[in-house]
Amino acid sequence: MKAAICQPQMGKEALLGLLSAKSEGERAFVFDAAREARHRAFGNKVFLYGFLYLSTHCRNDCAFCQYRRSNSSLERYRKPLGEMLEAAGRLAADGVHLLDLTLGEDPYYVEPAGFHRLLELVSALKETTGLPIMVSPGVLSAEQLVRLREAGADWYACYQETHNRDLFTRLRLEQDYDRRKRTRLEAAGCGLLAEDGLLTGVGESAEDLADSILDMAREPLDQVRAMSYVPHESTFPSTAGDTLEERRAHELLAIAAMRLVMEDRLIPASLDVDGLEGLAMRLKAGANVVTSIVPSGCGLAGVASKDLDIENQRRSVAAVVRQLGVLGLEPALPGEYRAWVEQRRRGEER
Ligand SMILES: C[S@@+](CC[C@H](N)C(=O)[O-])C[C@H]1O[C@@H](n2cnc3c(N)ncnc32)[C@H](O)[C@@H]1O
Ligand SMILES: C[C@H](CCN)[C@@H](N)C(=O)O
Ligand code: SF4
Repeated sequence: MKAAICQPQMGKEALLGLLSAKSEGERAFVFDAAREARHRAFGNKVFLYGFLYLSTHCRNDCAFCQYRRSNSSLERYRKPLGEMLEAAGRLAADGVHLLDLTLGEDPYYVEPAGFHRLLELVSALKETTGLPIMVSPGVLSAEQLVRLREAGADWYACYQETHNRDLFTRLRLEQDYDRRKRTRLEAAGCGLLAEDGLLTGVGESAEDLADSILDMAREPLDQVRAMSYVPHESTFPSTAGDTLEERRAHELLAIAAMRLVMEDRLIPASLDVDGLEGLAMRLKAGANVVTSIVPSGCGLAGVASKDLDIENQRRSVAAVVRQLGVLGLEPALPGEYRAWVEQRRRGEER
């Protein structure tokens, strides 16, 4: 395994070996190597992303998501612009490096007649906070992506969940695999930084993960993620193991493998799966961005976990920074994040 880890261009067999690590010792070895790779690329600096869930209405019916259209028991919201700006102002004052504006595929915002509303919000967030903005609105047209960039968006996030087409069909019901992938590539083509992501615990094999990671490595992506599936009453049961350790194994190994294959990309440790409790294990696996920091008292939800750790302020900058300290890590300076974004953008224009 050691030889495999030392290869700069890891092949599928070597990657499969890492992703299938079973014993504690083997896994610790993979995580150690991933942390070393992170240290080479980012030192001990970690980026912090604030999360703003604008609308929980959605026209899609993803099998894994509690916000799926067919979940009629869910109370949904659409936040007014003023409340979004207030929440964003709080996150900015607390010191996040970026605002992730996320929404269900809500026709009110994403269909052509309503798209100007999303653009207005992006511009207002940019103007009032001055922070880089990521937008996670689902599939858009090429023209909408250009307008998003012109309105001031810096990033476009859209997760394939899996690069196994059969599994995709069972997860993102009635959605087009190629269209989703194309939207992300078009976003990268029009000057937006781009993120792809995987779901684990949804019936994927280690080989599926290896294929996904190799696919991601070939694409013009700036951030790549893996998140464990969080089952809900309105969604299907998890296919992962009985213990928490087993249920998280694929996610943590995928984080480490992505770090080893794509050393210099951003890789999230999301607070949306296990809250603050799960932060250390994800950072120890090689992640370098803490995502899903949500301000309390604003009535805003998470995605995988709707309420977890929000009102008790454990999804706050202060709580995260304390955890970073324990792990010998520290939040990057705002200028360091901006410099990374600018350098990445220049790299892609070349
Ligand atoms: C980016 S957000 C919403 C933006 C937009 N509606 C979309 O689906 O692209 C949705 C992501 O959260 C993750 N997610 C949703 N439900 C989840 C769950 N129950 N457990 C874990 N992750 C989940 C999935 O990776 C999904 O792509
Ligand atoms: C899944 C979300 C990200 C959308 N770009 C967010 N809850 C997160 O975990 O970072
Ligand atoms: S993952 Fe996104 S598109 Fe799918 S149901 Fe949830 S909010 Fe809608």
